[in-house]
Amino acid sequence: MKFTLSRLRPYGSPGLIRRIVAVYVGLGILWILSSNYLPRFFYEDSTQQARLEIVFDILLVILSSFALAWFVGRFFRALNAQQDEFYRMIRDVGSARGSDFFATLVRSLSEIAGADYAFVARFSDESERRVRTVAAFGHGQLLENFEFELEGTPCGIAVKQGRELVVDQLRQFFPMDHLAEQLDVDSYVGIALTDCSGKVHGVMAVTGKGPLQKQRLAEAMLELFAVRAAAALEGMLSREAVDYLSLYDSLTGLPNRRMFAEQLAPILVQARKHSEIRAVLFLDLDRFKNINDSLGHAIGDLLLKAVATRLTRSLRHGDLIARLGGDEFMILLQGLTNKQDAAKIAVKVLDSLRPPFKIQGHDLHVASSIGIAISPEDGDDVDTLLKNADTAMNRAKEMGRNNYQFFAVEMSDVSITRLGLENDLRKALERQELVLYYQPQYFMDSERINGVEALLRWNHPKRGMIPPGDFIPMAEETGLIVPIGSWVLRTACEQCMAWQHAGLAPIRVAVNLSARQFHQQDLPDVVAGILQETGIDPECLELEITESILMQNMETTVDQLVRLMSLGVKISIDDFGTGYSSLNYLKRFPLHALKIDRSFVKDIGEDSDDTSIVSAVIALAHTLSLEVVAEGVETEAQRQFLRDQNCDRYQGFLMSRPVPAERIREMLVERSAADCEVAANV
Ligand SMILES: Nc1nc2c(ncn2[C@@H]2O[C@@H]3COP(=O)(O)O[C@H]4[C@@H](O)[C@H](n5cnc6c(=O)[nH]c(N)nc65)O[C@@H]4COP(=O)(O)O[C@H]3[C@H]2O)c(=O)[nH]1
Repeated sequence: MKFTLSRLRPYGSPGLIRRIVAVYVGLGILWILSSNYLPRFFYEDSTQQARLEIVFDILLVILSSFALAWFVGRFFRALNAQQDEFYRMIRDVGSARGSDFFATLVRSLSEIAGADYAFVARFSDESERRVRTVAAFGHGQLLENFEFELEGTPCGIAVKQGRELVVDQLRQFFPMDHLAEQLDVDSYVGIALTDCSGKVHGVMAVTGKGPLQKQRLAEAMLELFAVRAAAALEGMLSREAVDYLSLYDSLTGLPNRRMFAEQLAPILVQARKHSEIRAVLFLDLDRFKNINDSLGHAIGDLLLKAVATRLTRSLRHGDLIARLGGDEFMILLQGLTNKQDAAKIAVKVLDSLRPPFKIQGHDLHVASSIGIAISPEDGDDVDTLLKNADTAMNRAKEMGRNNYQFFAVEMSDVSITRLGLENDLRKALERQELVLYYQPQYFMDSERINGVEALLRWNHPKRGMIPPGDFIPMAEETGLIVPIGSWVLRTACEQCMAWQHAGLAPIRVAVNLSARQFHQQDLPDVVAGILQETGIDPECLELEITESILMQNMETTVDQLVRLMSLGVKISIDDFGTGYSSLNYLKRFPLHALKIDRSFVKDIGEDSDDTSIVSAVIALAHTLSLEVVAEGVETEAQRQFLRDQNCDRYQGFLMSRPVPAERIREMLVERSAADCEVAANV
């Protein structure tokens, strides 16, 4: 009965050697006694007796030589046979590669040990309590892989101790070993598979009913191949990790584009055969970049994970969801009876993202734009469907975000024309097709124009007046925004001076700076040059940067702002409230004013959250000595509310849309005439 934590055990047990010596001594004594007494029994003559004794002695030598020769020959033959078998196996296993390696190893182990079963298993769960075989051999054939609990098994002990273990009467020592019971085995030799760094990756074992015929060889083989098997398991894990990374998104664990496309292709073929419809939804989070820029990538990542979870929950079993990268997700809907089913699910998906995400103390509001392409009508192959869903998603963004759009053929014309538009934009500056409109800003209490915001328009020769939202992103992507932005700055300053030269009182002009423009190293020099060339008072120039620009790379942003402020210009934060920056951060920047985004102003009186945000922003901005400008004021009620909250300035369609410079001149003239009238009447 053995249960040992063993190193390799030597050939020939002491008991066997004792038995061989005892037999030899017994036979030797019998022989000596016989050779002494038998000659006396046959002959009386002492010479004859002596001769017979010599014959006996010679016979003893001859017989024992034969016995020795037979014994030693048999011993060496057995050793050679084992050695041959051992080398054959080493060759077989040594030359096996890839997935063949484990299969060859378990087959050889089982054969050489004369064991009923041999297997190699690796951990199948993170807590390393279970293992799953990567190859198993039993009763002359490879078996299906199986999994078992390590607790209460010799494999469990081998893994825990990180070494080799030999067990006889297995089921007596391990009554809870269900695998041993199932396989009906009671002898075991196993070894932990430990790599060079000492990490255990799994276990390798042979086991059988009754004592193993060649246990010694089995032990040697296990020890010999343990390191290679551990390395192969490690390699297998790394390959799986690489495969996983090439097919899954490591952040959310969802399939990636490649995996999605691979899964989608056969589904589309099936759908074609059975004339069924499928829908692909392309989902892009609205303003995710703002969150990433203002709160950092760590929070952005947590948000993406939470979004992935909500999306998965909102879908049915059988629908596929993938993350394409960034804030883009792709969904395949199956089992639809008509197009409207896809629309209903798109609404469900939009709704699922509506409640705020609570992430590290922030309440993050996320909306998304969804493009829907239906197979087969919008394409029956993967590439076409994905492209068309993407196009529809872009349309959803253009339609004001937080909505879904079905693909329509005309949309692809739009993307083709985009290319043409890009080429046109390159020439727009030299062809003098860009124009500035100005929207007046008013003091809250006096209704006097206090300044204007310069807003860019593109007077396209064929398409007419194009709003900035339709070409500024393109200008930003292509870098054209830098020369365009400088032109806007110069033109706005020149215009401001032109009004003054026309005899009007100086007013402030606000100019938008895009992210790319703001991060140009030489921006302060460009602004300084324009101030000097146009002769405008720096106090009259207000530069508007968005909240998300402010939150990107804070140190360089502060540097750039300080350099701009030192020129004497004012700086305000545009679209405030959309970028999740904390008002606390604002203390760090040399700012002059905050502009409350028009999406909050729009909901004043209608959405209590937005109304309280507006009040809170005004109050807090004042405590930081910042002016507050409300944009997008469209109703008298909104203006009244803002006035009650002591907002400083406002602009909006209530007073005036953006208008050409000439109209502003007229408005300023009318205003000063009205002011004179009031003064005369007083
Ligand atoms: N619904 C509504 N809208 C109102 C109201 N009052 C003003 N608006 C619109 O709100 C936008 C205000 O500009 P913004 O927030 O700086 O947003 C601007 C700004 O971010 C960008 N932009 C415009 N001109 C320039 C420019 O010269 N350079 C850069 N970098 N961006 C510019 O394009 C955005 C859109 O400009 P616009 O289409 O001119 O749209 C303008 C204006 O027409 C209102 O009462 N109701």
